[in-house]
Amino acid sequence: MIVHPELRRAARRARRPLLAATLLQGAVALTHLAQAALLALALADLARGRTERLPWLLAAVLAAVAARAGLGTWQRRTATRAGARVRVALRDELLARLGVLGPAHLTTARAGAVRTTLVDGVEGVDAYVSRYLPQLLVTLTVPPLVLAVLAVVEPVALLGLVPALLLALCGPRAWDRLLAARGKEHWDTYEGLGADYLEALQGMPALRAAGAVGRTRTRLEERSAALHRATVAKLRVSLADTGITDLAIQGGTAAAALLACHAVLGGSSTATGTYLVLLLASECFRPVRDLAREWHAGYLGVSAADGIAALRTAAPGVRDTGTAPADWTAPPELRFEDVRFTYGGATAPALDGVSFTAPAGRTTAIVGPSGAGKSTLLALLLRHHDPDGGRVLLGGRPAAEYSLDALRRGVAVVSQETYLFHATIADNLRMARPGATDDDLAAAARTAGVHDEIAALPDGYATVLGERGATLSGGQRQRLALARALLADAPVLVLDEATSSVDERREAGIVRELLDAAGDRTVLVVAHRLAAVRHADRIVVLDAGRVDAVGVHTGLVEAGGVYTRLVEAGRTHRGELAA
Ligand SMILES: Nc1ncnc2c1ncn2[C@@H]1O[C@H](COP(=O)(O)OP(=O)(O)OP(=O)(O)O)[C@@H](O)[C@H]1O
Repeated sequence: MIVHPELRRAARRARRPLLAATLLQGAVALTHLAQAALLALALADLARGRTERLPWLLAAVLAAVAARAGLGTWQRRTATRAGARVRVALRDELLARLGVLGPAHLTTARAGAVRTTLVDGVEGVDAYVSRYLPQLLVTLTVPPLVLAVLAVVEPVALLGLVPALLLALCGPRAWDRLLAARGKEHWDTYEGLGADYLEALQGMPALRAAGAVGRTRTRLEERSAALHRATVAKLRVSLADTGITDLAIQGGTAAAALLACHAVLGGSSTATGTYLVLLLASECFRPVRDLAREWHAGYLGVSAADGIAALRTAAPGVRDTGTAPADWTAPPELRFEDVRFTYGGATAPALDGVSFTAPAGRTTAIVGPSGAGKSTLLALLLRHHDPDGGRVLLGGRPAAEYSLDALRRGVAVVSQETYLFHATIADNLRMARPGATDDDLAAAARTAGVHDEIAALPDGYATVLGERGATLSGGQRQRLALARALLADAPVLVLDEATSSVDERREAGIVRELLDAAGDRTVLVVAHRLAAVRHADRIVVLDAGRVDAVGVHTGLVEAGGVYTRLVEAGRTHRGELAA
């Protein structure tokens, strides 16, 4: 019955509607009590053969029933509103947190597990907070009230009711620890299964290509079976809880009835008192029964509470303490000064004393063999991580001095992994600049080399894309992402293998157009295919986390070294392809 701190915190977001929902729930319980008391009086009158009060008593019973119907509806609406407020605020907070944590978080957490926490976990918290908590408060107040009434009317009944009530409320607490452990086990399995399914769906083309669909299905079936086992294990403990509660409720009601009958036989009780015991004893346990029902609805929230707390308090890889606004009057110079960085758990540094300058308003290319540290360099520029040593400066100011939001708005990125949403092409483009006109969209798309293809579609820019842009080719997706980055109009443009899916003949043209359109922006280009970067104002050659050389294409080719090997490798590769 100890409320998890994360759930208490969630409840505080809707304090007022929750209080109203609890009071209304209490009022509903009072209508039950009133109905029981009125029926007891009516039955006692009938037993005595007195009928003059009966119509009034029965009318009052009907009024209690009608009032309960009205109060019940009002209560459910209020509780639903409270739950919705909690749910929306919690999801907002978690999404904002994910934004702060950035992509680095997903190298340790699985997307499917995060989704399960955000969707199912938060739904569970809603049920717990809006349904279980009000019922818990009612359960802690109504039965003592009934006991107090019966203590006056028929004290002997308390001998049966009090122990039963204590057993119903405290007995299941003996299993709390076990229930928590089973709940965690169930939640972890549920989260894992969600993550596996999402991964399998997203990776279906790769699984097909590797002929691994069957194996994956078997693995998912095993996971489903594990979830079934975890659910049954949890249910077993829950059922033991429910069993004890039911036993206490039935036993307590029967004992109270027997004691009341015994009192009648002994002549120490009145008919009214006996009927009151018979009817109120069951009302005394109604909140306990309802609590058990709401527990099942809100249980997921308890299981998810740890995961939600972990996500909400996860420490970001970088601290967002900078305040500079990144509103450079002219495109900034980018400077890396003796930058060192080693990934957590890695033995060798990804970057080991990297220094170079990307001049303001110019295009700087970063090339190097696979694993040289190119992506890491960009990740440090965007502050997905902070360097272990050295500095990254934008416009002469360390990146950490800018607020993360400002920094990420000042740097537009197009990466190899483009993400397009299930929305129209225009909506996907306007994500970068909501106020962009149709002409702006067309101009950006033209520069990115995709306008003609969009215009040829029956619905043009109003064409709805499949999830992740599934209805487009890889090259079209990349060119749309390029257009989106151009629309963002950020003073720094980062192209990370941004044209790798575009065919080579087209690539050179697009890059040329792009660099023209980039105007005086500071552009950083990472590309494997050197044709895409040979015209860059400056080329930085990285190798094994170090700068091997800096120069322009012709100078670097003449100098030999890593760059020449890359050029040679590119030629051989093309030769192979042609063969
Ligand atoms: N999340 C990570 N955890 C541990 N090591 C990593 C991580 N990401 C990259 N590395 C390592 O850091 C080094 C640099 O990787 P990086 O991705 O920056 O290279 P890259 O030049 O971009 O390679 P590619 O051209 O293949 O994309 C590599 O040795 C890589 O294995």
